[in-house]
Amino acid sequence: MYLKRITLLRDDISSFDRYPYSIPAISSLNELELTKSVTFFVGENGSGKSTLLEAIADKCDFHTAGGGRNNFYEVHAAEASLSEHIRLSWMPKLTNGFFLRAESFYQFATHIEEVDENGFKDYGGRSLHQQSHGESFLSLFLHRFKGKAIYLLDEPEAALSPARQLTFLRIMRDLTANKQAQFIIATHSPILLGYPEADIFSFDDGRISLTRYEETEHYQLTKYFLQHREKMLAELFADE
Ligand SMILES: Nc1ncnc2c1ncn2[C@@H]1O[C@H](COP(=O)(O)OP(=O)(O)OP(=O)(O)O)[C@@H](O)[C@H]1O
Repeated sequence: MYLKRITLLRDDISSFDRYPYSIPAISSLNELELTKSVTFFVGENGSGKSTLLEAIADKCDFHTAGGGRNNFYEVHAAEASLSEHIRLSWMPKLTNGFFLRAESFYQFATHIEEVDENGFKDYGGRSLHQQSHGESFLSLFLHRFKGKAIYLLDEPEAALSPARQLTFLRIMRDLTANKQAQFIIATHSPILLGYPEADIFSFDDGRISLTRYEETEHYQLTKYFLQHREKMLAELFADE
């Protein structure tokens, strides 16, 4: 556990009418206390999870399109103005880590292809472009992620099969042993959210609040769908 608190410096914000401050979950944010090695951000599409995660990444000096502190490459970088108005409280301060952004991982892989001099040691011994999307994510988790570090992951499940998501849970378990690593993960995966002893922050209903696994829509909807698939589909496809 390294990052303990995220504070929105509300007094410095001149207007909450414009993006990103206009996002309801962000506009109502004061402080988020992080107490666990694994924290999830969950919520409907567009509720502000990536916006906050990216601001944290920017504040950590990680490349906001994905990477660590030493990854410099050109990509149409998303705006990161929220980072100007948040404060991160650390104990102790940490500089090692990685921001995974599924949508710009291809550009990150190209960057590694250009700069790597170690036979892709940090990526399982093969160029990330020669690995499938899911394989390349797992290689990153298995080989580059190590030691004391903070990992900010935006929808890591995007490339992972259900079985590989379980593998990822195990990797997280190993990396957080002895409180070595800290993860903050924006996800829609009911499998990843099932990680034990994690805090889950919901971005729904215009605020960021702690919630329980079984209370997330991801859990409830998936469970209901699996148990009542035919009924649900019949209702979904019914003519008006
Ligand atoms: N550059 C931008 N300018 C204006 N609005 C933006 C910009 N980027 C994102 N938004 C808006 O901000 C809101 C929050 O977006 P964000 O990407 O943080 O959502 P999210 O919770 O991560 O969603 P998802 O689950 O779909 O990834 C959305 O309504 C989005 O349309």
